[in-house]
Amino acid sequence: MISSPESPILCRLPRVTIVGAGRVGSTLAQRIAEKNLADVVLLDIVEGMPQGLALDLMEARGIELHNRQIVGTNNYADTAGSQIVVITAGLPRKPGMSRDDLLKTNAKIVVEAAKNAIACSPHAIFIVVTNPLDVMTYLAWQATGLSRERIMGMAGVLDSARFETFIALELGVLPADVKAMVLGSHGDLMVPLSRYATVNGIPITELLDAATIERLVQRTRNGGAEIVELMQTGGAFFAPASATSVMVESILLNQSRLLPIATYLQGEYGLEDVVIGVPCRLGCGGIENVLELNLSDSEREALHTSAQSVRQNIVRAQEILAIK
Ligand SMILES: NC(=O)c1ccc[n+]([C@@H]2O[C@H](COP(=O)([O-])OP(=O)(O)OC[C@H]3O[C@@H](n4cnc5c(N)ncnc54)[C@H](O)[C@@H]3O)[C@@H](O)[C@H]2O)c1
Ligand SMILES: O=C(O)C[C@H](O)C(=O)O
Repeated sequence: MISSPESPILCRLPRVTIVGAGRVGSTLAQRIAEKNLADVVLLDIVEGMPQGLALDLMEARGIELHNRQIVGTNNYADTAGSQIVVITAGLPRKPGMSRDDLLKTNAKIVVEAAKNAIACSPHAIFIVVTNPLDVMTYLAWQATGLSRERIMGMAGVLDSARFETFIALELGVLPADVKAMVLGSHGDLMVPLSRYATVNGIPITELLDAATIERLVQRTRNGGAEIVELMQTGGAFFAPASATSVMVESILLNQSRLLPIATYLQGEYGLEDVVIGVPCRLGCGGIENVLELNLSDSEREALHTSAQSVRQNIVRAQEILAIK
């Protein structure tokens, strides 16, 4: 017997809600559906747009050989019972802007989205993508009242992928053979850990001179802006969607992957009451634990400088939200 769409079997499939059906959100929906990870609800304030995108993605299913349901909506009631909520709603920056320049506009959008989504999916795990990432994740954590295990930000997976890309291009090796980790805030003060970057286990310090490594580190720090300047309208979305899908996958498949994730710190690395990117294990319950690396004095100082800048922007955001 063929199950009808209303059958209990189909209803038990995991469901991921994406709030914000713009470039990152819609590309993420495609990644999740085509990786066959979950059904997707795409929500946006623009009427008709998420519905149109969902229909377009549904029409590709026979070609892409999957049977995931993709629903577009403007109504949070349709997101009910989601296992994961990803927030990509909000403005992207324009050339010449920093991510922090988005704080005023995006703070209200993210807080409202987080409150609406948690009301409909009280057991969901939240991943924030909207910029400025670390501050938006902190605000969403506060707005939902979730434990830190269940709400986090995506940035480190993207920044690390960029660092790996630039190393691979420099050496002419396969990107998949390069492993690197970028910690800290998702901004100019991010902390690419060159000491831990390897090509199939060989430290890059054995393969590249210090000046070249520094050039690649700077290009990584400027990675988002480089694309914003080239595109002139909006920012990157293919790699950000891929990076977010890796986190979604690690949760849904309980992979316990060790990934750089923006998380609320409670004393780790000598930091507390701030959200910043650090290595975490990510499984079906969300963040399983934070790994404390033995950082050098300069790496630790860079992480603290990065955290201090996030703290200042959290205070700014809270002032903005209080004024409304
Ligand atoms: N963390 C990262 O690494 C990373 C990477 C890429 C982009 N971003 C950020 O993600 C955000 C989205 O980027 P994008 O390129 O998809 O932008 P976009 O403009 O293409 O899409 C944003 C969408 O949000 C929607 N939206 C606005 N207010 C909303 C609300 N209240 N409720 C629901 N939807 C709402 C808009 O209608 C739009 O469709 C930006 O802030 C961008 O800077 C972060
Ligand atoms: O740079 C941006 O504004 C978007 C995003 O944060 C990125 O790093 O691509």
